[in-house]
Amino acid sequence: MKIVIDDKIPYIKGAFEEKAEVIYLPGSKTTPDIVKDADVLVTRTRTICNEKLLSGSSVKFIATATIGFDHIDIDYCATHGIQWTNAPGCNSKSVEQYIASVLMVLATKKNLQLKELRMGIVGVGNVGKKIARLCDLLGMKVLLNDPPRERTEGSSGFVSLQTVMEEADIITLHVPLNMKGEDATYHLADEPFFAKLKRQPVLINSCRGEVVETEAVKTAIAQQQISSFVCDCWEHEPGIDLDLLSQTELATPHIAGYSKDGKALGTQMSVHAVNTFFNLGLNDWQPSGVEKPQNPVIEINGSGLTEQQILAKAILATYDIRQDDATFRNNTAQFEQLRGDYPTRREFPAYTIIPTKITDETIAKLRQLGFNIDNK
Ligand SMILES: NC(=O)C1=CN([C@@H]2O[C@H](COP(=O)(O)OP(=O)(O)OC[C@H]3O[C@@H](n4cnc5c(N)ncnc54)[C@H](O)[C@@H]3O)[C@@H](O)[C@H]2O)C=CC1
Ligand SMILES: O=C(O)C(=O)[C@H](O)COP(=O)(O)O
Repeated sequence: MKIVIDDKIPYIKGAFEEKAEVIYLPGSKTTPDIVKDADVLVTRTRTICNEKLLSGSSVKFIATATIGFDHIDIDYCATHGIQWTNAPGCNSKSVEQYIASVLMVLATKKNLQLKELRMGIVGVGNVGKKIARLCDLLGMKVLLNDPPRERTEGSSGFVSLQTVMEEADIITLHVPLNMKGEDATYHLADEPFFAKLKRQPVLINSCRGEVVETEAVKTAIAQQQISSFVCDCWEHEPGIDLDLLSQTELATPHIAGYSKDGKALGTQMSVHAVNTFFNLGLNDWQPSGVEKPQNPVIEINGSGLTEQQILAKAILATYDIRQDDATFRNNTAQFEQLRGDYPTRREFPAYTIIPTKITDETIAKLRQLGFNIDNK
């Protein structure tokens, strides 16, 4: 058996070596010639798994260590006997941490009381649900839009996109990139979308670049239909629109899901999927060597601080998006390299907070976010 693995998937080396010939390659170098006699591809978003790559190959199974799977031509796979899997939810907590950091940075910069604001969440799956819980915890009013879920679960708890456009102060997008069908999301945020916005919301795109139309969002910024654009995912990555970047409030190179925890889980889910498909006896395989946070203990003295300020201290001590934003703006041509060399980021449960003068209610919220609390 031959397995071709993207060489930027961490913690996977050694998993399959006793069972198969394993080749590690950059996604961009995974060519038809390389995959023609492969049985398995373990990929990321950078390998476009379509007819051009797969035609005439012996590939039977594709595991992508990502949530999104818009890089896989699922119709082609279905008609050519190729099974595939993604890693649902693997890095959803990482995206939650990214959004938490965005909210705290915006609140500090613009002097916002988050609990006075309405958050519109478009796409309420693994990521959107976590963002909803986060915003609820921050006291925000949450507007949930997810027509596919609404059709199967009923309308209770959901609102239309129109309501989000009219009522939200912040809109965050967490939909898959769908090019066709009634739930198509390609250019969901286009000129008519921006024209319908009522409250000059902040727009956050950390799902896929193609969900927001570049020219339309630039016009929306210029005409102040939105008050800010926060962007992690860009059209035509890595060749992004630098003019849009210069007008973006917080800009990052598609790293919202790049916590080490999320990466490790994506790897584990992919290895287990290949194991299940080929029955390799790797049921107990787990990633090892996940990097520890540099400063795993966070001391917070809550004296004189509001609850929002205490939560901001905790969140920003784990991940401050302003650092990624600055690095990106100074190295715009290095989009893929910044992703490949992304520094260690760990999610909230990797940290312990030592609280002083913090109420039980706020400590409960820190716990709900996933932090450990040292009460000594
Ligand atoms: N920037 C990053 O690093 C990351 C980006 N992503 C992106 O975020 C997307 C969402 O991730 P998950 O929540 O894990 O996916 P998911 O599949 O769990 O949830 C997606 C939700 O969107 C809903 N949806 C589909 N079409 C819709 C539409 N037209 N309008 C409103 N809702 C719609 C679905 O019903 C589903 O509930 C992924 O597909 C991926 O493209 C995910 C992880 C990391
Ligand atoms: O999981 C997803 O979907 C994402 O967007 C990932 O964060 C993308 O990671 P790469 O596969 O591009 O490394």
